[in-house]
Amino acid sequence: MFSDLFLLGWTESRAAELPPLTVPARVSRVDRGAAEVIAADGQQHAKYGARVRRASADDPVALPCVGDWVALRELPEGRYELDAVLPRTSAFVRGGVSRDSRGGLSGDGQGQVLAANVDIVFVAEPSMHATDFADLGRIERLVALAWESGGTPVVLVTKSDLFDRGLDELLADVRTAAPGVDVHAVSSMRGDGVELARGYLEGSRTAVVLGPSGAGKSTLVNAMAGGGVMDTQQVRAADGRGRHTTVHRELIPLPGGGLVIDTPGIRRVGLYDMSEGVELVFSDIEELAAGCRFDDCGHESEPGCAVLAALENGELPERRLLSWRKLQREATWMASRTDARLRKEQRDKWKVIHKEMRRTGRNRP
Ligand SMILES: Nc1nc2c(ncn2[C@@H]2O[C@H](COP(=O)(O)OP(=O)(O)OP(=O)(O)O)[C@@H](O)[C@H]2O)c(=O)[nH]1
Ligand SMILES: [Zn+2]
Repeated sequence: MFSDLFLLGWTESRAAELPPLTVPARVSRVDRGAAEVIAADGQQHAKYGARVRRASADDPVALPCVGDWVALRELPEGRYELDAVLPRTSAFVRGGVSRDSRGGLSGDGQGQVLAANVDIVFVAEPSMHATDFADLGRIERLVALAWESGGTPVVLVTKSDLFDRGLDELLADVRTAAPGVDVHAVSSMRGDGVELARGYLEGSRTAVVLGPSGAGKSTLVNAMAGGGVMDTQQVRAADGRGRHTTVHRELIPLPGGGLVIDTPGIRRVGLYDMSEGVELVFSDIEELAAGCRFDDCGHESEPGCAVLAALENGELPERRLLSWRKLQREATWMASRTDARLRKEQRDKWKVIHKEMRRTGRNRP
C-alpha cells in the first residue's frame, strides 16, 4: 500500500525540518519502545533509535506519540528505525509541561504527550444528556484545554434532535461561554451539521473530539467518515446514556480527507496544566481586569474593581465570574500538583505553619 503523505497532513514546512537521509512518517499508534507509523510505502513498525531513547530518558515529552511526524532511518532488510520526532505544531500534554513563548514545549520530566499536531479540537457537548442540559462550565474547561494545546477549538452542541426547546437560545448561551470560538449544533442521527463539521478538516487537517462519555463523539466521527469507522455500542439502558468500549485505530484517516485522532488518553483528557488556556477562554474577564485599580486585584471586594463593576451593571453574567474563579482555582491546584517548584514552596509553607502550630500549641494556623 502506498500512501500520499499530504493526505495525512504532511506539509512543505515540515519537509524543511526533515534530517538528511531520513524519510517522513506519521505515528498512528505507540507501544513501549516502538511505534506504528504510516510512511509513503505504507504501515511500518519502527523501533526507537538511540537518539529518541536518549532524549526521552531525560524528558518523556520527547517520546513519540499519536499524530507525531517522525523521521525514519532505513535499516538493512527494509526495516526502519525511528530516528527523530519532528517539531510539533500542537500537543496535548498531561502534567508538568508548559509551552514556551515560541510555542515549543518545555518539560520538567513529568509530562506525557497524549496527541500531537492536532489542528482542530472539536468540543462535543450534548444539548441533552439523560435529563441534563448542556454544561457550560464543561465547555469552558475543554475549550481552555483546546487553546492550551495549540489547536483551534470548535464547539459542537451534539444530539440537537433531542433538544426540543429553543436551540438558538442554547447556542447563544454556549457562545457566551466560548467567545471567539465557532459554535454549531449537530445531530449525527439526522445528519444536521455533519458536513459543516467535516469542512473544518479540509486540506487534510487533523482533529480530536473531546467531550463527556455519551456526548456522541464516536457517532459523529462515524457520520463524518460516512459510516463504519468506529464501533459504537448501542445504548445500554433506556436512559440515553451510552456505555461501551470503543475498539479502533488511533489515527483515523477519513475517506473524504482529514484525520481524527482518538486514543484512550484523549478520551480521558480533563483539566491539566492550562492556566494559559483559562486566560483565553475568559478573555472578556481578563480584559475587564486590565481596568481594575490594583494590578493584583482579586476581584472579590477591592475598591475600583472593573470586574465587579461589570457584574453590577449586568455586563458580565455572574455564572461566568463564578466559573472563572473555579477554573482559576483548579488550574492553580493542577499546576501545584505538577510544578515541582510550586509544590516545594507549598510544602515549605505548610512546614512553617505546622511548626508555628506546635510552638504556640494552637491547632489552627
Ligand atoms: N438522538 C441522538 N442520539 C445520538 C446522537 N449521536 C449519538 N447518539 C447516541 O448517544 C449514545 C452515545 O454515543 P457515542 O457516539 O457512543 O458517544 P461517545 O461520546 O463516543 O461516548 P464514549 O465512547 O463513552 O466517550 C449512543 O447510543 C448513540 O447512538 C444524535 O445525534 N442524536
Ligand atoms: Zn478587579
